[in-house]
Amino acid sequence: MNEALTIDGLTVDFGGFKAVDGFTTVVQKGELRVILGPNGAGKTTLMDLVSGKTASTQGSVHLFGENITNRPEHIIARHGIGRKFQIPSVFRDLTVRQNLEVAASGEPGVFRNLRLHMVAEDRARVEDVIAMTRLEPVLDTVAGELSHGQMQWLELGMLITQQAKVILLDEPTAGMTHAETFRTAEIINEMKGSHTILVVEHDMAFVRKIAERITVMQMGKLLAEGPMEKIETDPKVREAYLGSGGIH
Ligand SMILES: Nc1ncnc2c1ncn2[C@@H]1O[C@H](COP(=O)(O)OP(=O)(O)OP(=O)(O)O)[C@@H](O)[C@H]1O
Repeated sequence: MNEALTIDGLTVDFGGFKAVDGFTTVVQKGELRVILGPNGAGKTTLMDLVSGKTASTQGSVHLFGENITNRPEHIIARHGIGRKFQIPSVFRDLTVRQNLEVAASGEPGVFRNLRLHMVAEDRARVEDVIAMTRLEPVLDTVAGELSHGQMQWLELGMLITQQAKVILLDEPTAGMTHAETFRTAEIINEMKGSHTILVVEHDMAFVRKIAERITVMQMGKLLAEGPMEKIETDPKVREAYLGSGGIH
């Protein structure tokens, strides 16, 4: 099964206003999909519908063929939709390594002698994630003392450690310095192929560094979909961004 996330005719009607309106797309396994769109286009609401934070009024969402439409948020999370910021996943009083070990064990609350109980496979995954997220220098730092960027990478690392099947990232570089944004692009580029990721992002410099296939939303609907070159020259997209400074 190569279709990781299948969104079909998804709609939410807020008392007559459809923030997401008949939206359809298919995200393949291992794909990195960027969702663009002017302010109020419905990008965050789409993430809310997929993750179960908001219930849809029409349409469906399937995760690797399984119908997850309007299931409770924690059940959708258990099925493998990992959303950053959705559930506070970082324990501020634990070190970076301990946080990753908790994520690997899948049993928050079991902190003592955690490493002894970890199976080899989980331990290997934690090591992979440490390398991927560049968290090696701060492994023994308690999470509460991390910089903003490091905290974001730890949260991302925990989603990977938990083996989320599809990772949803809403503006992952918000509040980051230029250097942190650059590093985040590197991390996401390394995740390509082995993880399925949906990213909502406004920072076009960042999007250009990571983009493969792009979906543009406007007024809750799908406006355009394709590679960056095609999207940037699409007259419909240019028109949608008129007045907001354009895609740049
Ligand atoms: N619970 C709600 N009830 C009514 N309207 C809502 C609700 N949630 C979102 N909206 C409206 O739906 C529209 C889409 O909002 P959304 O936050 O999804 O857009 P967005 O594309 O993420 O925008 P931005 O890029 O500014 O974050 C907005 O007009 C918003 O005011």
